Amino acid sequence: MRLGSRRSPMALSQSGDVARLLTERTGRRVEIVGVTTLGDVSREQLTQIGGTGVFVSALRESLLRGEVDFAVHSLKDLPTGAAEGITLAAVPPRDDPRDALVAREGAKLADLPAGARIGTGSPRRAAQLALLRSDVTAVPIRGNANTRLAKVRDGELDAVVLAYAGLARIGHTDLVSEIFEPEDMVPAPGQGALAVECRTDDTELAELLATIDHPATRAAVTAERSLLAALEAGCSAPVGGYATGVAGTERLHLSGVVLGVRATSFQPGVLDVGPAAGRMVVRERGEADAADAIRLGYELAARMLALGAADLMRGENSDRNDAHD
Ligand SMILES: NCc1[nH]cc(CCC(=O)O)c1CC(=O)O
Repeated sequence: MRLGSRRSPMALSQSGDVARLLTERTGRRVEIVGVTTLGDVSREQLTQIGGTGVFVSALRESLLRGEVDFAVHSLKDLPTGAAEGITLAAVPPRDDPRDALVAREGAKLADLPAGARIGTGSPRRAAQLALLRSDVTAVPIRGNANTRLAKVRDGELDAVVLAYAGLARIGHTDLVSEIFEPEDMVPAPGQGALAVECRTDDTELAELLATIDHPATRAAVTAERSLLAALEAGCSAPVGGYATGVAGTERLHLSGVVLGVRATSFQPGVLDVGPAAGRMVVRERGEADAADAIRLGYELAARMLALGAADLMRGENSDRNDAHD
């Protein structure tokens, strides 16, 4: 079976994990085929070359042309809309969904100097950093995780924020100085999870791939992406969304956050101030049966929009435009 993967170290590592898991479960041999995507070659700001999906479309085209049998993506990078002729055949067990800080000498966010420069291309991370420490500056950066880590090592930046799961996949959790709890920095919808896609008409393969599906992860990311899709339709502010199963039940808990760009000038500790005009953060939580994951996401979005999420900002909204991994 030919597995289509992006060529970054992170992508090849996660594709290798999926290949091993599949071989374990099905006894079938998997060959990894590297595919170069527009997101990997373009020097333009990702937002200028079409935003979401730049990492994903080349793999999907290669799938539809029959050059590969299935593809593995970071689930966080998938656009929320369905793709014609393509099925999400499996969502394997999720890795750590949290964001992590990498700074020299193990410095945590609180230890960084006043006015520290922290690299991230994600408005979601930039705004939440500002809420945690209003004096730091988020510096937009591009390039894959290794390139970003080098900017900290070389002193060009005081720190970077990256997904812990991505750092684990490239073998660099040793560089992590702080892991942000989801309450302090709500992860991007789908962060830490993988998507395994095949052609919709390839039902035999879809059945094989389903052996590595993890229903609890699928339910959680379904709720997160439903929240994101409904918010994307109503506003274009940075969005965090994170769902977990409620222990011992078939219930799902979902937290959402929408941030204003002016969160950078907002004071920490003044977050949940109600639906007052001009506030920079809308946070909501909800719970439902896991079977109702889609509805849980859009109902939470509706409440957030009613609380003013749509007014928070216009512009760039997603992690999917960030990092070449
Ligand atoms: N948009 C890039 C991207 N897509 C997935 C990951 C990390 C791994 C993951 O979330 O599964 C990253 C890099 C990052 O956010 O640090």
